[in-house]
Amino acid sequence: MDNKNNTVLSVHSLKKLFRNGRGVNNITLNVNEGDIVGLLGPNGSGKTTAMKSIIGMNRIDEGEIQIFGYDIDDDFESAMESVGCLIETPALYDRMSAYQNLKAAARFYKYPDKRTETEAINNALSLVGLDKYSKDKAGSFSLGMRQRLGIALALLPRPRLVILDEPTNGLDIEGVVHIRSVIKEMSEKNKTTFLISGHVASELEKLCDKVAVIYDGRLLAMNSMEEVLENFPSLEDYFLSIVGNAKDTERRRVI
Ligand SMILES: Nc1ncnc2c1ncn2[C@@H]1O[C@H](COP(=O)(O)OP(=O)(O)OP(=O)(O)O)[C@@H](O)[C@H]1O
Repeated sequence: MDNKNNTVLSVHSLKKLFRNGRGVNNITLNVNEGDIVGLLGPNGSGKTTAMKSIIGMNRIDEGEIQIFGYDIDDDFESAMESVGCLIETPALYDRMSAYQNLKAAARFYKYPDKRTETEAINNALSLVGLDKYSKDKAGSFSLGMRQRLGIALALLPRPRLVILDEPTNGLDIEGVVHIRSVIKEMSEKNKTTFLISGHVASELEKLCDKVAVIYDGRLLAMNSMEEVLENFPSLEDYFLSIVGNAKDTERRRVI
């Protein structure tokens, strides 16, 4: 890791455009250890594309991505060793129980012995509030329960960086509050770092200590939540102002 400023994730001039010309362009952002960074943008703004690019699921056109100081092109394995992620919908084995789903994923992580593996699985289940349902088949789960299991899969390797794409999708109010408290506690106690996308400003306002606004494939601004709320009544107002300014600039450019 770059110890000078505890940078966990560094994205420099990321460009990933699909054949239709959509995607993300010129994204630069740094995420420091223990940060909870929200990537706020409307539908189709490029949140998933950016996240997939960061974890090597997209072949990028241009740019550099480093995780814990390792370039994902040069040393993908080291870069991803301490990363947990949930991008889009969780990939689950419907015929397996929640426990079995996690056990299947645990094969890829290096646990010193069976007991530690079992503890890690039970811990992940209890973190997301699924311990009571550990023996139930994933196929019988509601949307929110599937999402909780997806988050458990992301947290299973005890990651130091967690990337979550709209993690509260399908969660009920208690689920949202519960997952928020888990994320905050992991950040405060273990200095776990989070990059979390969403399009609901009020949710990210409560959860994140920094926010990056993405719109039409471009990163328009990045700021601490403290500074945002010092200058605007809410994150939603900040978002609307930033996007409004970008639209005005674009309009002037076209005229
Ligand atoms: N595989 C693909 N092929 C072509 N275009 C794509 C592909 N994936 C994404 N796009 C386009 O890239 C843009 C960004 O999409 P992306 O899924 O990253 O947005 P998002 O911010 O995650 O949206 P949402 O909030 O709806 O999930 C959109 O215009 C989308 O249509």
